[in-house]
Amino acid sequence: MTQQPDHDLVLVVDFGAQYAQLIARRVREARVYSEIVPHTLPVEEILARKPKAIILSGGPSSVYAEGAPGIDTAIFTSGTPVFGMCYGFQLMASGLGGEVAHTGAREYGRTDVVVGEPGTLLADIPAEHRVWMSHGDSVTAAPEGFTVLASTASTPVAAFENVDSGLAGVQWHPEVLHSEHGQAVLEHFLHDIAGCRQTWTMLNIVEEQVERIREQVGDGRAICALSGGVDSAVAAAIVQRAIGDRLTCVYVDHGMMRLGETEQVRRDFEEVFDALDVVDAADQFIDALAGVSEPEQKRKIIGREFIRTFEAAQVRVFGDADEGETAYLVQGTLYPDVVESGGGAGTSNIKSHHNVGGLPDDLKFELIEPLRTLFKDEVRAVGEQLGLPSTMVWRQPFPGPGLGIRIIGEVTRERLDLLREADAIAREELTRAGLDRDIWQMPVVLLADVRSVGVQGDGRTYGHPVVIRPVTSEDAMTADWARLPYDVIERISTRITNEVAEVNRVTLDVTSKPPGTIEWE
Ligand SMILES: Nc1ncnc2c1ncn2[C@@H]1O[C@H](COP(=O)(O)OP(=O)(O)OP(=O)(O)O)[C@@H](O)[C@H]1O
Ligand SMILES: O=c1[nH]c(=O)c2[nH+]cn([C@@H]3O[C@H](COP(=O)(O)O)[C@@H](O)[C@H]3O)c2[nH]1
Ligand SMILES: NC(=O)CC[C@H](N)C(=O)O
Ligand SMILES: [Mg+2]
Repeated sequence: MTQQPDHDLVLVVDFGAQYAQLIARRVREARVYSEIVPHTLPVEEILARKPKAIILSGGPSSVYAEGAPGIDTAIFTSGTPVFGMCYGFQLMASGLGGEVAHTGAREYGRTDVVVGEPGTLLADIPAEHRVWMSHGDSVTAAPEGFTVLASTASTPVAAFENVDSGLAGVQWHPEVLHSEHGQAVLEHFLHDIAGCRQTWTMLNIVEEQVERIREQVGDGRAICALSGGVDSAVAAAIVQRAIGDRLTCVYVDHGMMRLGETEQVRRDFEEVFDALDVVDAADQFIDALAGVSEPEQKRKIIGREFIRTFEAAQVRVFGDADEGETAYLVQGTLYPDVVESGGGAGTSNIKSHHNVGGLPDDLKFELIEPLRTLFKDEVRAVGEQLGLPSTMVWRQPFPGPGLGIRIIGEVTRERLDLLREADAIAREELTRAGLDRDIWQMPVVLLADVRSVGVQGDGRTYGHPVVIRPVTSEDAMTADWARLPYDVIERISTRITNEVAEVNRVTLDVTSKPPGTIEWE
């Protein structure tokens, strides 16, 4: 993103934190514009961007370890306010003459913190509250001139500040929802210590992206990969604002969509986006997947076939490109797609989302991804502000590879038909129970290579099990299994086993994320 002249900027320096984007997102929630920079960016360059404040993130290293990422201590005397979280807090302590040690007192997860002296950072926050910790090192002495504000049973210095110098820090992670009053702590720093103005709103994201896309595309043309989901709908609406009818939306029916989905998307979207190109590519995708059961291989094949389909659509819609003309592809990529594909700073690959890690190496499109730094609930807020219909904004997520990653085993047309039927029943019952908004999503998974014995109509059956996986979530980064009412589960189970031939058993997935992911592949 480009700098916002009318807004104060907060830079989050990333030391390999798991949740750096979450910090930036919490800052935006406090109505201050924020971006992330890697810790390798020299301090002069950080300061040259004229941030109103700087946040040092957490990270996996130990400050005194050889090769641990550090920061030039000039950052603490530059006059720009700095806030340290966890590793960032330890860096501030050690950089200014305090002490950090490996005390053997480790805290992971829920921890009770006691506020001894609220100061400015912890003003009006209950003296005892619960926070989320994840550290093995501890600050054992605060630097001179700092006031120690809080402690825990095993960490004597859990928060400190030096308001005159604009410096403060906490050992815990105020950015995660499990930390009580985390947002208040962050806002005390941003508003009361650093004096950041509260001017940023989601609408600014739209304006800024529209401007940027106009510059990027000039008088060129773009196609948008539109799935029927909220992310691509919002991305398309933003790009349409920027380049008008030089945008064409392309929906791919890869044969792994749900029952009636293509017709529904066509109906709903033609009203909002005049030109919707619907491509029937079922044979192409299913043939390409023949004989493949390994999940990453499936994802890569699906990612590749998506791009081949968009290339063909580009030529069909716009004709052959002129010499040197750039082909643009809009995707509704969000930040969680990027992290899981291993695209964050130092994060590992969990699964290759088709639109990020699953893209082929010979990609010729220049990508336009206006939502790449955002989380789903932020995207929904943007969608509402853009006036998109609420059925579109609140639609449950559905993965790009579709039912293909919900068949555990090889994807075949017969298996897809089975799963489509079971999935339609489960979704119908969830809607009937009025639970669509309470449940984040509810994959139905076909264990295609597993069979179990049943008895139906006094006869033996040897059919497949399906798994239903209802989950609740805030942003898909973490999730919990949803406690669906028993009578809803019962109706789903009875109907699926009665109505779907070949399925004689329904099981319920009761795993949170982590350790399980939402989808099974
Ligand atoms: N069937 C499809 N046809 C065209 N593009 C698709 C299709 N499925 C996925 N995409 C592209 O891949 C992107 C990522 O898919 P993803 O499922 O994460 O987002 P979404 O479908 O827009 O929203 P949601 O997460 O709510 O389902 C989409 O934003 C879209 O650009
Ligand atoms: O567009 C997508 N392409 C993919 O390859 C993909 N894989 C998972 N998902 C969706 O992402 C969210 C997190 O899913 P996981 O916990 O299974 O990783 C959930 O909402 C999943 O449905 C995908 N979406
Ligand atoms: N989450 C963190 O930033 C951890 C900091 C440091 N690695 C520790 O264990 O103390
Ligand atoms: Mg989707």
